Amino acid sequence: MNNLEKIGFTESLKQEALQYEHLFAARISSQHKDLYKVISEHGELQAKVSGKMSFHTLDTADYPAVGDWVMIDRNSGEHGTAIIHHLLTRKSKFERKAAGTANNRQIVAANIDTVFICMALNNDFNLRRLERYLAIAWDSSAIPVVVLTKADLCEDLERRLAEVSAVAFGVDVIPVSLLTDEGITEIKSLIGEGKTAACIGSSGVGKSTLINRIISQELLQTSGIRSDGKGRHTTTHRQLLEIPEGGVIIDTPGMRELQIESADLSSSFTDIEEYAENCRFSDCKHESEPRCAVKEAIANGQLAPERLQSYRKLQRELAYQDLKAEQREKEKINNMFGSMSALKQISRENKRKNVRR
Ligand SMILES: Nc1nc2c(ncn2[C@@H]2O[C@H](COP(=O)(O)OP(=O)(O)OP(=O)(O)O)[C@@H](O)[C@H]2O)c(=O)[nH]1
Ligand SMILES: [Zn+2]
Repeated sequence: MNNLEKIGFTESLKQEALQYEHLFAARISSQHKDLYKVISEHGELQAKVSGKMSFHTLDTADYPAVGDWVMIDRNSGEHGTAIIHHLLTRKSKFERKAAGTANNRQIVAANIDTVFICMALNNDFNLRRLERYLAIAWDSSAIPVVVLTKADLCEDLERRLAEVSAVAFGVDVIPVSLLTDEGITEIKSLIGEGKTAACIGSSGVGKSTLINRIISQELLQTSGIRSDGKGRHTTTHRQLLEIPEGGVIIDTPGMRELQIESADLSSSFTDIEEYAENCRFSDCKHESEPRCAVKEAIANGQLAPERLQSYRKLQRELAYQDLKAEQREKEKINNMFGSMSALKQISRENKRKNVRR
């Protein structure tokens, strides 16, 4: 395995890269505004998007993000900042709306194979929130794994596990404790050479602690003697971290702030959508319609009523997001046309003046 393969350069990426004859493949390891750091075959170097690529990139989502594979014009850092010319096909992506734009999306991280959805087994435990994170994960094309952190603080793990399995169909669920090391072997078995992982979850659930545990034993030990109680010890600005045993883990601020914006409801609510197929009306809202299969499933105990509630809430939120995007688009158009008619008015007046002169 060469250096790039170790950090996720797959056969299909290699094939795709072949079409760019005099360029080199590299992976984005951090981004700060328009300045990137990339890992090439010969190490890390600075890089910028070429003027031409920037000119042709109309959608913010098509700009490189951490985890992306790109084609650059040089292979080592000795000759200054490298130029990024092309973006290779993404196999998965986490996105959010770009600030100040109507419908533009911004990629927070790309090409993640496994996403650890972290939820703590104390008062952070919230199945409805887990459903949201699952929806985000399904939407990204990365494979979700539920990591139940702080297992040492949980008194009835069995019950929690049953509750989680009921909302996370076919998803691995791993209870983890950074105090007892429970679950760490299982986590490590899911990462490794060529694989890319990432963590999402609320603040304070133990993402940093877990990541540090994955990337280095020593870092965890130093955290033990920290007395500020913050548990923060990432000194590097790199957002794509190499795991000593192979593979990488992505930790960007964007991944940490992920909110429910784009969600794939049908993958995370297959149960409801399956019942809904048997509703009498195809556009059934599962409220007071006759012969509603979803309501029936609730009545005979096959489906938890909270499940329908959170499905509805998510739908409302998504509808609201769409509405907001649509409104902003309309405002933009109005403003544009407003100023355009003003411009026309001015130019008409100017013409008139010219004729008079
Ligand atoms: N009891 C217990 N505490 C833990 C465990 N894992 C992490 N913690 C503690 O939980 C606190 C928060 O951990 P972090 O790793 O900083 O949480 P985070 O998810 O990275 O938080 P943000 O950076 O705010 O997103 C720290 O004080 C950790 O020491 C665990 O397995 N058991
Ligand atoms: Zn119905």
